[in-house]
Amino acid sequence: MTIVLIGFMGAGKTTVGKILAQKTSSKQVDLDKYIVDKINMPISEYFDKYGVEAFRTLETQILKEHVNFPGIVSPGGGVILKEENQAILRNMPLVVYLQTNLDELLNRIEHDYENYRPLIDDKTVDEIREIYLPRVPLYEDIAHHTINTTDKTPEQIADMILALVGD
Ligand SMILES: Nc1ncnc2c1ncn2[C@@H]1O[C@H](COP(=O)(O)OP(=O)(O)O)[C@@H](O)[C@H]1O
Ligand SMILES: O=C(O)C1=C[C@@H](OP(=O)(O)O)[C@@H](O)[C@H](O)C1
Ligand SMILES: [Mg+2]
Repeated sequence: MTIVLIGFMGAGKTTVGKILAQKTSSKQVDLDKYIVDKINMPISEYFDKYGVEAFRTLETQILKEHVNFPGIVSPGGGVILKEENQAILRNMPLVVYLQTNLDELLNRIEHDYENYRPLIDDKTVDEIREIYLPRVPLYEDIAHHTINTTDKTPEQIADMILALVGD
């Protein structure tokens, strides 16, 4: 079974995906990590060198390679932006939107010292809101299920996703 987790940066796609894979004894592929291993540089460096559009092209290519991945797929938050990706995601069996309010996302991202997120780490709250708001309807529209993560632990969220698939 392929389960895809979508949501804004900081929603927990990477973290929840890892727990979900452990709980289901399946594999997880984090598309950002996969890309980083492939390009052999951090995403921020790739953005600086080649630009966001080049990253998006790569992201689509990597998404396509994982449409039948037997496990948990954790893409980056921007995967829903391209129409081509939207069509791919709609055709996948289970897409779960990890919904989180912006204050909580900002708090998580601020305390996430392991990941530098080039699209938002040097932006003001208003600028980040401008990236966030137009994406929300896309996440909502593409997902088969939505889980509000705001006051929940990654463990609780993973259990809720398991309940969706009937364990
Ligand atoms: N439900 C949660 N509650 C509190 N912190 C969380 C939760 N989910 C993720 N985090 C933390 O938020 C940060 C971003 O999580 P991550 O899994 O990288 O998100 P994403 O892949 O969606 O950008 C990490 O530091 C992670 O530990
Ligand atoms: O939302 C986005 O546009 C991005 C999200 C990031 O992944 P996370 O959502 O896992 O942080 C990463 O793919 C890149 O920095 C761009
Ligand atoms: Mg991630």
